Amino acid sequence: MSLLIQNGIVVNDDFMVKADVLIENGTIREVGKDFPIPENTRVIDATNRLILPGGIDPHTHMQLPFMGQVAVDDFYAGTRAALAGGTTMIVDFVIPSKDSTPLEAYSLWRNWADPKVCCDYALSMAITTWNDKVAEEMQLLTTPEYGINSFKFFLAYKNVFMVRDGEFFQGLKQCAKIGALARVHAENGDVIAEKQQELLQLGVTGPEGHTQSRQEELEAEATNRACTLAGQANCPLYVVHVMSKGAAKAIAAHRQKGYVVFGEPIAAGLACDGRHYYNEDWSHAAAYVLSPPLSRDPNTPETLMDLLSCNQLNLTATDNCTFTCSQKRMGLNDFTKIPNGVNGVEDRMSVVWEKGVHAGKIDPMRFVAITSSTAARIFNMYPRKGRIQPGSDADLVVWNPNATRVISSKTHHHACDFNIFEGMEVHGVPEITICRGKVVWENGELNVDAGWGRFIPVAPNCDYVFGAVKARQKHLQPISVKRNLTSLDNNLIPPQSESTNSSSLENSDLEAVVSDNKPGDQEEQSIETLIKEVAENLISE
Ligand SMILES: NC(=O)NCCC(=O)O
Ligand SMILES: [Zn+2]
Ligand SMILES: [Zn+2]
Repeated sequence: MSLLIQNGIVVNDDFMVKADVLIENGTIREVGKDFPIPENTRVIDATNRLILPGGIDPHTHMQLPFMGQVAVDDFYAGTRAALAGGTTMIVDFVIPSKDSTPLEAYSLWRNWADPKVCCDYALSMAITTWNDKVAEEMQLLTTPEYGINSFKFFLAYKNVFMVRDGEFFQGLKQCAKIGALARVHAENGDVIAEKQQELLQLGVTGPEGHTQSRQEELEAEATNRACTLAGQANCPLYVVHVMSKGAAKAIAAHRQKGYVVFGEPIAAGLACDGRHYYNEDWSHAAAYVLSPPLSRDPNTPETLMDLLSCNQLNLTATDNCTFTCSQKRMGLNDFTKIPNGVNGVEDRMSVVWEKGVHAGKIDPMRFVAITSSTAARIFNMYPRKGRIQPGSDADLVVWNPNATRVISSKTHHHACDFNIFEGMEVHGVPEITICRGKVVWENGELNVDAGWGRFIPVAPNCDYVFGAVKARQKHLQPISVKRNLTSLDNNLIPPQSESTNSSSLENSDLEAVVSDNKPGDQEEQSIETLIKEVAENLISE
């Protein structure tokens, strides 16, 4: 059966127009007016409504095994919640434990997700250890058979997921080589581990210890470091869950220098702040424990939205990783054992509308960009996803910008029993959600089938991500200066030892000297020193 959405305003990230949308076989067939309507077409009236591309949440952790628990939103509950909130696609993370390989973990995640997903999904792979096999598997994972085009590195969670800078740098270089986007959780894991112990020893055991052990500077420092290292590897970088002004500033500074860096704030960070950690109710405070923590500066949420509005930050996600209050109680006597993670996938669209469009900071087109189309572009699935035009997947939301609702755990579709946005009134309500042509959410009811969602393989070498990087690569070729050393003062050149088989260093050019250089050979090192000096002089001239 075909579907016609009439009389609404179609919103893409670059234009808004009053138009009808015809859907056939899961795909958008027509966008416009007065086109022929097939028989047996269901008509949806969208008068006074916007028709938006379905939301894409580029950062979720459904049923993640983490900190001794398993996130309670599995691929069924989590994707149902997504659809109820107007999100029609997620990008979830495969996170191999240190003793398994990326390929093993990939199969595990596919087996978990495929039978349960109610909306489409793609995968991003975390790299939690480094060796040649991991590098090889990264390459394999970018082939069409596996369909992965991004890899995430944790600079926190010491001894669990964290990689060291050297490993991270190798990973960045490999990403650049295979045309994959690098993603990073940026916090200084070593310092956090020490701070945690210090606080516990001082008797700070509650959730307030979480924020005190993870000072914002540690996020800013790691973000700056990650951007710097990505620049050195000439690798595009995507910073997940940007939670603080300092981290956002580091991203903006690198973007201003021309680095390809994307910054992703999450719904939690746009609507909540770190005062919750000091709530006297332990369960309340623990419910907000995620990493990096919510900012203790109450102005941060607004600043993050301001930066989204001017594209210094680029898209929104949720980091949806939910635990029940009883799971959180694992850390009752020790905040370092509280499972990290919060909800978001159901409420992100409304929260971003409220804080962005309703607050007067962005227009509906920018809303589409930061909730859907930029994710589609970055992960190389645009315009199949994130766009309302003929040929695109029919993932749509009929959005009522004037309606309001109050967020509550009593009415949400998550499997957890706490909602971090509890009591928040939001304007902007997803009244109908359509996922690949199927009406899955309507009149406050879900009509979904486990396994309806499809895995969407994504290809590497995305122009949106790599275009600028490739252009820059041309200007980053190592420079070698050919020069005739005979013109140099002979006194500066140490005499050749018997053992040097290079017949005449005076006649050699720089390349030959560099490639012949054997570490530990004192005489050749002094030549190297000399050449360095000459090169430095040339540069300073
Ligand atoms: N963010 C969080 O606290 N939990 C999920 C894992 C991660 O993304 O760091
Ligand atoms: Zn993270
Ligand atoms: Zn995450």
